[in-house]
Amino acid sequence: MGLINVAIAGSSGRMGRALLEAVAQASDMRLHAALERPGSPFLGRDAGELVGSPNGVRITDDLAAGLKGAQVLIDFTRPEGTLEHLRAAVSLGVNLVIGTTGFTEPQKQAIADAARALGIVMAPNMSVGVNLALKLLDLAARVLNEGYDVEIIEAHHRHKVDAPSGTALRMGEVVAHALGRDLKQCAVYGREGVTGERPADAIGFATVRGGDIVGEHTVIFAGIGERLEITHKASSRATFAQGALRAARFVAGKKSGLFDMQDVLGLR
Ligand SMILES: NC(=O)C1=CN([C@@H]2O[C@H](COP(=O)(O)OP(=O)(O)OC[C@H]3O[C@@H](n4cnc5c(N)ncnc54)[C@H](OP(=O)(O)O)[C@@H]3O)[C@@H](O)[C@H]2O)C=CC1
Ligand SMILES: O=C(O)C1=N[C@H](C(=O)O)C[C@H](O)C1
Repeated sequence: MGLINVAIAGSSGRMGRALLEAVAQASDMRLHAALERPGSPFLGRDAGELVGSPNGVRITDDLAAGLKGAQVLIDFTRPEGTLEHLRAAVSLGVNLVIGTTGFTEPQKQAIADAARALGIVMAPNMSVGVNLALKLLDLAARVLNEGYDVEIIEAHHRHKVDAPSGTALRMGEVVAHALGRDLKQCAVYGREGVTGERPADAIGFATVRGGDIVGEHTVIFAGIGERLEITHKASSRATFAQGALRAARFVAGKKSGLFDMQDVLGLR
């Protein structure tokens, strides 16, 4: 099989740079295009320069030119950017890996609709550890299904714009599903003042933002006389980038369908 032609959206961002490094080191991939939005100060710069090794690929805001000939677009941007890239990918038949978080329900539906014509992998967390943690959480919730209060705490760097994190929300969905609850009905996003006693079926979320924390998630099952905590700590964005590359390899040959990292990692 030939090299996989990969385009990267948001190429000057934190994840964009981690992806540029990962693609440069991948022997089965070639950087086809590095995209940024109109007005970005990085337009026209050599993308490789951002990670210390020039590669001749100029950062562009021309989606059509950048995506033409690409097999997979990897997108870690913002929901409105992803939706714009999705439209271009549909018209050019380029498969997608979406790592962006913070989508509304209608935006998620637009992505699901596009997956009838494209192969798409979308996951709020591409690390192997978090995806294994999702399986462990399913098991833990099924065993600790009565008398244990579920609370989810996440911590990220000061620049993160969405809360709770996409990963925390997915963890909540997995636990709620295993317990036969609807997260929309039982989620409690922060507490203040005289809150009253905790409802037994609540799934609570707490958010920490500060400094350069890459990403930490803890799910607590608090019972009487004992407490189980399942924690994942990311210490480098390379783990997300490597996961995104695994997703790109998985989706490169797909005709259509919406997948997540459980599919990519064979954890379904
Ligand atoms: N699934 C996973 O494993 C992970 C997911 N994420 C998610 O990825 C996303 C990006 O995170 P991070 O790299 O830290 O963010 P950054 O802000 O560092 O990077 C975002 C990039 O996207 C660009 N961008 C912003 N808005 C648009 C738009 N409307 N159209 C096109 N490009 C746009 C930014 O350009 P500019 O600088 O000009 O605004 C920037 O280059 C977040 O949603 C985050 O939660 C992060 C890590 C792991
Ligand atoms: O914004 C980030 O940085 C991260 N976002 C993802 C999320 O919202 O879950 C994943 C990771 O924790 C880093």
